[in-house]
Amino acid sequence: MSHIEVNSLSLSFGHGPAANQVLDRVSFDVAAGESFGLVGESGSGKTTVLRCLAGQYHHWRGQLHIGGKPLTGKLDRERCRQVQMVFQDPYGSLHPRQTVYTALAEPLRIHGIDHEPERIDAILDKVGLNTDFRFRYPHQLSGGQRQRVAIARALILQPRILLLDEPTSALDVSVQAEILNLLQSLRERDGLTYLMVSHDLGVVAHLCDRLAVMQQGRIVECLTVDALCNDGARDPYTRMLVASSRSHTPDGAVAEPA
Ligand SMILES: Nc1ncnc2c1ncn2[C@@H]1O[C@H](COP(=O)(O)OP(=O)(O)OP(=O)(O)O)[C@@H](O)[C@H]1O
Repeated sequence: MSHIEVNSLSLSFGHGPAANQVLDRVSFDVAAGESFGLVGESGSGKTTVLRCLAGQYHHWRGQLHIGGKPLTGKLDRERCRQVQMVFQDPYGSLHPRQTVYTALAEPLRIHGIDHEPERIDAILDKVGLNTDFRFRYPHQLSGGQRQRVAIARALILQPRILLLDEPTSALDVSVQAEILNLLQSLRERDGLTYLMVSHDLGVVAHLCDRLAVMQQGRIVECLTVDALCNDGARDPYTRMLVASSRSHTPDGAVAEPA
């Protein structure tokens, strides 16, 4: 069971007159095995939604359910296994003095999981890296290879849900499509559920089935990627995002990565 339900999620930082309401009654559902995008301008609250689901913030209001189970303030071990996050900047999420092997072994050790070498070789293979990469440090990897290691680290506990925060935006354009294709094939193979933040409609069109558009902490529209690409957006802000994405492509289609 790996569906996500977000119901009337609100969150503020600070108190009194200085309080900054970052999320305002955000609601959407992601079905098990679905890939769902969250798009919108910088500062609209997309990453904050992921951080609430990942258990990094506890002072939210509303209801969050994963696989039908309510999330409470405290992080439990099982939820850590089920829900993993991949960040924008793989350099920041990998320790500079840890080899790939150590980075991948750490979650296994924390969760008391055996057959470490076999599992590490298998996960490297799954993300398209051979076993020679085991003893490299992050600075000895390209951006795309680092993001593959970050994805391997997220997958090594065999989660059902990946929370993806701009997983390709720190990469060269030439590598972006490679990583998106990898994410797509991993989802198809293992039936994973994705919730992905992006400011790039093309990336969402490439990887997602449906999306929600956020503006100033609120969801202005939920729609299918099909509707997005075929003039089905109704909200003026969504239409503006589509128009600006189209203005970057010669044929006027929503820009997809090469
Ligand atoms: N820990 C925090 N303390 C105070 N304010 C915060 C904190 N984290 C986020 N914010 C504020 O919450 C708002 C939403 O931030 P968030 O990172 O969720 O936006 P975003 O839509 O993901 O933006 P971007 O696309 O630039 O990453 C911003 O105004 C940000 O300054």
